[in-house]
Amino acid sequence: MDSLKEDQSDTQAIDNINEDAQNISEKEDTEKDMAPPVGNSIHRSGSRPQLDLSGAAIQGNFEERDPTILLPNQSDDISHLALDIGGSLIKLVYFSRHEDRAVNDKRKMSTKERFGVTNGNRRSFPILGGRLHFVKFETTKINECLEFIHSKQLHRGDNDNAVIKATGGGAYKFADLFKEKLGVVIDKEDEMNCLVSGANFLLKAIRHEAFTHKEGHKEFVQIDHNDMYPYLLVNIGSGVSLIKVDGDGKFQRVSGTNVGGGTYWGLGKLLTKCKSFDELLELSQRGDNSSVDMLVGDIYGGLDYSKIGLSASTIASSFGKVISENKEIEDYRPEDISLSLLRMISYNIGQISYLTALQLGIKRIFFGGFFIRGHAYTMDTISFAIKFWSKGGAEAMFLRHEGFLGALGAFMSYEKHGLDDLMVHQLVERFPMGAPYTGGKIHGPPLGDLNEKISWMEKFVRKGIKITAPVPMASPRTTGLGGFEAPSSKGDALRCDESNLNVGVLHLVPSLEVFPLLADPKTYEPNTIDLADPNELEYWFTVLSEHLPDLVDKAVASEGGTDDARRRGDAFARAFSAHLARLMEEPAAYGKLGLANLLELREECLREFNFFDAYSTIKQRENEASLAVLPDLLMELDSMSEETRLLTLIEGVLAANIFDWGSRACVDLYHKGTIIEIYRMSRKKMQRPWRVDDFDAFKERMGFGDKKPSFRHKRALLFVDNSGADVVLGMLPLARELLRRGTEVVLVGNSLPALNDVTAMELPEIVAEAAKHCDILRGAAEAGGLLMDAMSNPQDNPSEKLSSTPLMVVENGCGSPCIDLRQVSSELAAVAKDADLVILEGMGRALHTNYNARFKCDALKLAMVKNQRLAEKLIKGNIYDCVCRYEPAS
Ligand SMILES: CC(C)(COP(=O)(O)O)[C@@H](O)C(=O)NCCC(=O)O
Ligand SMILES: [Mn+2]
Repeated sequence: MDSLKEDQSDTQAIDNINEDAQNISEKEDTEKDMAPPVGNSIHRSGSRPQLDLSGAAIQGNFEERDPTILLPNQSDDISHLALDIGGSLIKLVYFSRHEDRAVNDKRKMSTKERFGVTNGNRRSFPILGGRLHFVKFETTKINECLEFIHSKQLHRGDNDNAVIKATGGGAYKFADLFKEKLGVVIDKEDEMNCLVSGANFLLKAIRHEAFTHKEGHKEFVQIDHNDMYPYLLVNIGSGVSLIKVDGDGKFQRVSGTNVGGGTYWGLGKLLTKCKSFDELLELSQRGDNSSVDMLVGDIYGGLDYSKIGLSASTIASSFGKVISENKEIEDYRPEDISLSLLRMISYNIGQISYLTALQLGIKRIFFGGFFIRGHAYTMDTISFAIKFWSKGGAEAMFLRHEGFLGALGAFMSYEKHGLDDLMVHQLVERFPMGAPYTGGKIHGPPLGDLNEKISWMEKFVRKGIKITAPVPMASPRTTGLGGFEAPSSKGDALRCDESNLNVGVLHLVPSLEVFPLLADPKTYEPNTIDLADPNELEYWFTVLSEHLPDLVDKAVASEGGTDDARRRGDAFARAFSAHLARLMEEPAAYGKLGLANLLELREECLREFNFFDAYSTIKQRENEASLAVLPDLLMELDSMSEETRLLTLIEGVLAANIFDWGSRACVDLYHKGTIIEIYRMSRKKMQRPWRVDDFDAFKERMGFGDKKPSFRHKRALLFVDNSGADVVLGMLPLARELLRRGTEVVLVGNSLPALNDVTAMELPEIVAEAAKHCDILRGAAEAGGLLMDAMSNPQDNPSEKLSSTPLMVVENGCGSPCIDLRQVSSELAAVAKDADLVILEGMGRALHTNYNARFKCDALKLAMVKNQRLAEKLIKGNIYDCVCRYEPAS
């Protein structure tokens, strides 16, 4: 009977009700009258570590004798816009800088100054943080494109530069129009050059860029940056170019074929009377090529020609069946003609590509160009051809930003912006809600400001139009080539869409770094739950959908419950549901999907609709309630022996981790008692052994073993989780114990709010309050520079303060309940260099992510499992079971 759920009578039976605690009892209906949210003066936009970026610039300036980091207003060299003007689409890539948010954070500076926290492998940042946006227009609507550029003043750059880089035929065709309408000169860039530099940039800078496509399934391929070249880039436009790429700016067009996208479209138009390329392609998906193609079976009386390995369904001759039939063009279904044409051309390109790669000894083949344009069926057909001709030895790969290769390449051709230096961990892709999500059509630029976004969502609410992902198409029935029923689709999931033109905004955060204590960053995978498993996916989608109404209520209340907040709340719910629907349709639409990505997407969506901190009131109340009982807890702890205390402290962390507003079960529980009641009950239930229980090993490492000499860690990083009891009654007392033993402690908090997680901005205030009741915390917080504003007395002797072991606070660089340790703030990376103990706390940070992460130093993962399914799956246990996983340095 160690489930809290089974013991609710126990909760109600607690009669020793603390008055204060009862006053601050958490009840839904009291949430309307809320204090203004704490800390929302930071910033309200959606990028994750914007603060970090600013901090990095200031930090560098501050610490270095000869600073190399540029400040925001020093970035005159960045050019903002580049174009690829094709026959049907204009692709536009533009850069917007983060606003200048000079944060005069004396506390951080002081911490670093005193303890020499420097970033060992500091690099100078040739570019500043900002965002790369990808926008498309139909070429026929070039005026809309010009208006867009003008409205955003993208043609002016930073210093009124009047030159815009552009590639594609339209760079020539429309040069005069640009001059006339915008007063700018188009600087024409070679198309092939642009394609190659765009592809090189993407392969190096984006983690989930390249993928294979088989039977309707995307699978992302990890590209090793040190072993990328040579590769073959097959650009299928009207004609086909095969380009061998050997490095940056090093490439050669090695072959080509005149049978390409133009051939398909041209012949298709003649033979089917289709009006558009997309229509033709759509037709093919309902086609049966056996009515026009001569198959091996047609020649061999329905039999395979097994001696040479050809099955009866192999195409012996494209359109060959037509010869022997006395039919007119009208007698053939346009669908069948389109499919036959598509296969003929795709297989031919696949064959030429494979043979070329074979001849040149190239292992990797990437396909791109307008012929592909994200069409699932085309990709499947090409993949099948490559597999067939290589007898399974080679695979076709595609690029998620393929539609923007040329525009990106043109962007890269500006000198001095330094983008090509970017590393994978410095780019974060975000998917704001905007017009492109309406489906397979081009809808112009993404929605810019908040009002536009809300009214766009409202339009769909009012009209009752379901915002859907592009419509699923029926799969073709017959096959073309080879002995397998392939390329086949998974059910009806194959789509004809332009999803690969619906890419996200790339946030450039030069200050992000890989967490230096990861044992093996290359193999590190943050997500524990693999959403590639459809059952998992469905489960978590349901959990998040069901949580949505409650979250909207909290979010709206956090903004005062005004009409405007309600409007934004509705829009947020629509937007997030639309994202979920899109991902349900195509889980890999935004790159590889893990549970952490979903949880982060929810937070990003909230921020997109200006909800900065939905749980601010709850957090504040729980902090106050917990701080009120902290002195008693500390007294109780101090009366124990050191060994008992350590166990009680770990128990305390696990027990207090029950305060999680992201868990349905816990939220239900909160209605059954005050937080102090629940905390007490949770502590009472802490019987060992826990479901995962490495406490004894940890205790031994801490110097309580029989023979071991006493040992203390030099510096511990405590990744804290929730506000209230979790941090105040759980993690702070543990931090205090470490400090008492002489271990420096760094509290690592979120950069931005997520659920009821405590943020780095909020921590100093909490520590200051706690320090009022505790000398150890006070001395440490002073030594760590945390109490500078709150309590320090200028007459105090600074050297006295420094005699204490310091307690510091850093932000982690993210705004999610989970953490991807490949992308942390430079500040955290810097303090990590001297750390020899990492403590990860909470379900998000220690279970959903990082449960399997290995560290170069000792690591302790502490969490209460507040979800039945996760408990069963991960630890073969039950909800409210606990995890205390200790792993010595590896
Ligand atoms: C979002 C969370 C990871 C936060 O947990 P925490 O890190 O605070 O322990 C967790 O609440 C969660 O997985 N919630 C969804 C599952 C559920 O409602 O049961
Ligand atoms: Mn949390």
